[in-house]
Amino acid sequence: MGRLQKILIPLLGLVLAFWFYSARENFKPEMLKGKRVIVTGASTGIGEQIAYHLARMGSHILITARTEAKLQKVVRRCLELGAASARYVGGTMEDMAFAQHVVSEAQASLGGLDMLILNHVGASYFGFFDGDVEHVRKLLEINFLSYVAMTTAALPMLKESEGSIVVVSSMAGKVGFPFTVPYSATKFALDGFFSSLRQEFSIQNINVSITLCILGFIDTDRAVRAAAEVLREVPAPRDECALEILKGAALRRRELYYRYSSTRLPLLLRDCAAELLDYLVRSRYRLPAAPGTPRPPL
Ligand SMILES: NC(=O)C1=CN([C@@H]2O[C@H](COP(=O)(O)OP(=O)(O)OC[C@H]3O[C@@H](n4cnc5c(N)ncnc54)[C@H](OP(=O)(O)O)[C@@H]3O)[C@@H](O)[C@H]2O)C=CC1
Ligand SMILES: CC(C)CCC[C@@H](C)[C@H]1CC[C@H]2[C@@H]3C(=O)C=C4C[C@@H](O)CC[C@]4(C)[C@H]3CC[C@]12C
Repeated sequence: MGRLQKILIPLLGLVLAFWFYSARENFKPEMLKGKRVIVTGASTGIGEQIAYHLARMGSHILITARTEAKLQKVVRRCLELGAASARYVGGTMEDMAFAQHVVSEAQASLGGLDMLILNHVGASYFGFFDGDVEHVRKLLEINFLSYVAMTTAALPMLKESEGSIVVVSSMAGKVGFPFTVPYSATKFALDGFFSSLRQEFSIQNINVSITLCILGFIDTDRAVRAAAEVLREVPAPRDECALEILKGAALRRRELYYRYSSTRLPLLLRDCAAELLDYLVRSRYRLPAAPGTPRPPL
C-alpha cells in the first residue's frame, strides 16, 4: 500500500501539472480582433450580448434575426463600442433559403468568414407536451435544420479560414427536462449532428472547430418571463454567459458549460445515476399545475 502511494501520488501530480501547463491556453480579446463573425438571433438576449462583446474586441460583425428595428439598434451600438464593421440581414430561419442567404452576405460583404455563431431559437411553450406535431416540425426547422443549412453553406469559407462553428445549446439538449419537450428534441438533434460532424472533420483533417455550448438557466427576458416562477433556480447573467461562449469559441473547445456548477457537475451523474439526476432535475421545479391549465407563452 505504502509503495503504491509513493508511485501513484507523484504520478497524479505529474499528470495534473502536464494538463495545466500544456493544454490550457488563455483567452485574450485580441484573438477575435478583425475576425469576420456571423451571429444569429442577435436582436436580443444572449446573441445581442455576444455581438456587443465582439464589437469591443474589434471584430467584423454580421447579425441576423427577424425584427429589423431591433437589429438596427444593435448594429448602431456595436459601431459605438468599436466594431471593425457591423451590419445586419433581417429574415426568418423558417426559410432555409434565407439561412443560406445570410451566409452569402458574409461572402459578399466581408469576403469570407472566420466564425459562425448559431444561437437563434423559435418561440415554443414552457409546459406539458400538448401533442402538436406541426409545432415540433416547425421548431426542428428553425432550431435545427437552419443550423445545418447555414453550416453547409459556410463550410467552404470556414475551411479556407480554418475557422469555427459555435452551436448554442442547453442542458435540455443533454438531459430530459419537464416542460421543454419540443425544444429539447431540437437541442438533442444538434448534439447528434455536430458531434458526428466533428468526428468526420478530425478524420478528414478539416481544421474547423465545433464548440457545443451547454447552458443552464440564463436571465434573458423571454426565459425569465416563461420559467422564473416555476424554477427554483437563479438565472445566470446573459452578458457573462455571452463572454464565456466567445472564450470557449476562441480557444476552440469542443464543449463549453455555463454555469459550471449547474451544468457540468449534474451531468456527471447522467451515466452512472440517471434516475438520481432525473429526480434532482424535477426537484428544481415548483409543483406543476394539472394538465390543461393555461400556460404562459415562452
Ligand atoms: N435563456 C435561457 O435560459 C437559455 C437559453 N439557451 C439558448 O441560448 C440561445 C439564445 O437564447 P435567448 O437569448 O434566451 O433567446 P431569446 O428568445 O432572447 O432570443 C432569440 C433570438 O432568436 C431570434 N429568432 C426567434 N425566432 C426566429 C426565427 N424564426 N428566425 C430567425 N430568428 C429568430 C429572435 O429574434 P426575432 O424575434 O427578432 O426574430 C432573437 O434574436 C438559444 O439557442 C437558447 O436555446 C440555452 C439554455 C438556457
Ligand atoms: C440540474 C439543475 C441544477 C439545472 C437546472 C437548469 C434548468 C433550470 C435549465 C436548463 C435548460 C433551461 C431551459 C432552456 O434551455 C431554454 C429555455 C428557453 C427559454 O426561452 C425559456 C426557458 C428555458 C425553457 C430554460 C428553462 C431553464 C432550464 C430548464
